[in-house]
Amino acid sequence: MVSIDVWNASVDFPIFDAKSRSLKKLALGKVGGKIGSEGRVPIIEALHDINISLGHGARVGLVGHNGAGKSTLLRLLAGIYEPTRGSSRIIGKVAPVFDLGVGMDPEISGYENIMIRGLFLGMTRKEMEKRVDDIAEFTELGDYLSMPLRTYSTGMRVRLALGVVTSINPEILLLDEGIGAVDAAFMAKARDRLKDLVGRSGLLVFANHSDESLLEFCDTAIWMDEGRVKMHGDLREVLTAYKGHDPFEYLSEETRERLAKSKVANGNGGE
Ligand SMILES: Nc1ncnc2c1ncn2[C@@H]1O[C@H](COP(=O)(O)OP(=O)(O)OP(=O)(O)O)[C@@H](O)[C@H]1O
Repeated sequence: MVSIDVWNASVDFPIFDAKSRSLKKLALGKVGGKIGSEGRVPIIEALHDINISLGHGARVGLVGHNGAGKSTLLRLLAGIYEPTRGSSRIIGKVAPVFDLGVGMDPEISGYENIMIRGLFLGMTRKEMEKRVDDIAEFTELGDYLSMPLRTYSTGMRVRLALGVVTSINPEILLLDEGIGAVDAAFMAKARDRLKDLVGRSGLLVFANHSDESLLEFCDTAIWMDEGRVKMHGDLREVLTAYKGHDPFEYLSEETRERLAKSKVANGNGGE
């Protein structure tokens, strides 16, 4: 059984090369974590006193303004950042999908990149060998898969990366919003694979600005504000409080129907 627990955790970033003049300007800004002024080295308090307990089947959306702490929280939940104060415990193998391009080498072929990216996400070579044909078909890249990655367009790279990411078997899946930033036509094709991926994962945390994506994949949400958890609860309630309106008001009839169907197909919590 997978789980993530975080107790009274804070994450600070000391900034050793900050300029004091630009710091004054920053103090007037509206985004980002608080900048501490004690001592000689300025410290950005990216996360402050976080308490979170997530168990098997959790499907959590992560929302908040720019600089609110979503990416830092995902890295804390992944075990990439240690808390500066407080503690955390992660039980399960984490697949952090923060940047589709990470782990890709421009000088080797698409096929080789499929293997490397899969290993990077915690799969074994054998597991990837079994999946490579299916991934190749999904990407529709044909002979390009034998060419070096540097010859690919941005969209072609995204196809390859999405093909690999959606083929893994994650115990804990942490998704940053970049994954939603692919073109609409390919996203429609990738949606079913993404849904299956989420269904296979024991625990999901998904940072995203799109109501539609959050409603599709999550049932609860955490609202981050200035490095703190402002609200944690039912997805629709959190989105309503965060956005100031019920997210369902702005969905098309077609989207509502699709969401209703996918919730039934996925069951509740993906157990
Ligand atoms: N490596 C770092 N070094 C210094 N400060 C950082 C670092 N990473 C994040 N921060 C600071 O931590 C705060 C939270 O940033 P974070 O990237 O977690 O926000 P976010 O909610 O993901 O924002 P966005 O929606 O803009 O991506 C910000 O004030 C940011 O300046």
